[in-house]
Amino acid sequence: MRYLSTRGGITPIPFKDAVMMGLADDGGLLLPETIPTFTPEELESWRGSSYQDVAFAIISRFVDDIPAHDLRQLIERSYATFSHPGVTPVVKKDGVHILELFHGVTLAFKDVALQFLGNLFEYILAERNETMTILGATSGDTGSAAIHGVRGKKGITIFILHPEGKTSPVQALQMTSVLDANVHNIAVSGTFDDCQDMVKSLMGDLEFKKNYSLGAVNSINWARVLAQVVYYVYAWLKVAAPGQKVIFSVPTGNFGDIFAGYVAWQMGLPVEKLLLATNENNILTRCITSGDYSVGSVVQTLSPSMDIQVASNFERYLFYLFDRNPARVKEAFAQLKAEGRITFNSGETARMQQKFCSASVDREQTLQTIGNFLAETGYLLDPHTAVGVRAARELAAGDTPLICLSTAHPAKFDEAVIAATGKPVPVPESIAKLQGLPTRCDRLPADQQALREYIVRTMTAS
Ligand SMILES: Cc1ncc(COP(=O)(O)O)c(C=O)c1O
Ligand SMILES: N[C@@H](CCOP(=O)(O)O)C(=O)O
Repeated sequence: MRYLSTRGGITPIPFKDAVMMGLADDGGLLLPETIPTFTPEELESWRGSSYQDVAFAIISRFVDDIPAHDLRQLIERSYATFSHPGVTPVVKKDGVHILELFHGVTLAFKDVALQFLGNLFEYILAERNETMTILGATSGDTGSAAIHGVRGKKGITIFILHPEGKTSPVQALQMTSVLDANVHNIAVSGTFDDCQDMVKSLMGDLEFKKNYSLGAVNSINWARVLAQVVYYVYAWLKVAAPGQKVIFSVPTGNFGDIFAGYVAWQMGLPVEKLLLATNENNILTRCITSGDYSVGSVVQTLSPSMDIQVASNFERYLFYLFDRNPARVKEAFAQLKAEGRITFNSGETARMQQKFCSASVDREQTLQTIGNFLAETGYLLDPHTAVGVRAARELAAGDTPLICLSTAHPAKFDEAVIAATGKPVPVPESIAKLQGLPTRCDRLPADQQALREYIVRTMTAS
């Protein structure tokens, strides 16, 4: 299996090189040359399998340069850190299947992929006798999951940028209370989009990328998306009858999670629709419902991890929407840069609507959903999950089983949850013990040159 770029500018490379390249060297995103498929019989044969077995069955189809035994070990080690034996269990509440993705070390769905990616990096670096410098942007969850995914691993230095004051206090603490010498948190005076731009543009400087062996932990890294494909298949196996289609409702920011659902569908998973739920940062909802992809300003909401305008992985989907034509992808991103929007023709918009439906959920609706769901079912939703549940209430009528992805534990967003319920949130031990810990974090303006100088200074001093 080899990997190509959405922008057509690289010679296809094997999986391990794709993991290390992160952002494609031509500025695009890496994708497998073909998406492998499974038959309905193969899918049925995985029923009752453990999460780890399903993970191996899926991931091994995309990886042919790691021996099966080693890949199995990487998977076993990654999911041994989860507190639930089912890794990503599904619970049914009020007719809704909630796919709980928050049983990892930092209590958000990012752990599912970042535990795996951390181990994968360690494996590849040891094999090649190399070191690397990870550069990542976070609106709150990727950062802590990445830091905990690579913590204690040899030969890795990590720089994580977050928008200053715009994550939840728990998210900030999960990152900045890690004082290991190779972990560098940077609070940027700007938005998540500024952080993501700084990361992408610095990675686009190929000389700098090479000199510092820069690697990516964001979902621009294909391995992130790949690991997330697994839980769509696993959840389907728990919920659906043979051949039965389901709807997945996915609270969306950077389009990585829902793109993993799209890949699962292309592989052969019976899916009726992917329901893309946004908060007030609703550029993707506007795009899917009316073809209007025009970038606005990032708005602060109750679901801060989704306070994103320009979603990285949308480019991966556009590659398929544009019939795998890199020239059309390049044209779209040139237009985005020049005009702050991408124009879709009516045929393209109609094709998006065959796969996706979408709704945007505001602050009041998020609060109501958390409050009502608790009152009706006794189950506490975090604000991101509430956005997905509320959007599904609006769009997913009928008998098709509905699976809502629960992307974070409510205790990470206690202010929003208390505002919705008027009750304190039960605090897991891993969060309680963060209170009062010393923290370390530097500040930078939203400026690529400032980041470059910071990295050079830090790496020279270490
Ligand atoms: C808790 C939570 N929910 C949902 C999302 C959206 O996921 P994605 O960016 O993959 O669309 C994020 C982060 O992006 C998140 O941290
Ligand atoms: N919500 C994310 C934003 C970055 O998304 P990623 O999936 O591309 O890493 C976060 O929590 O940082």
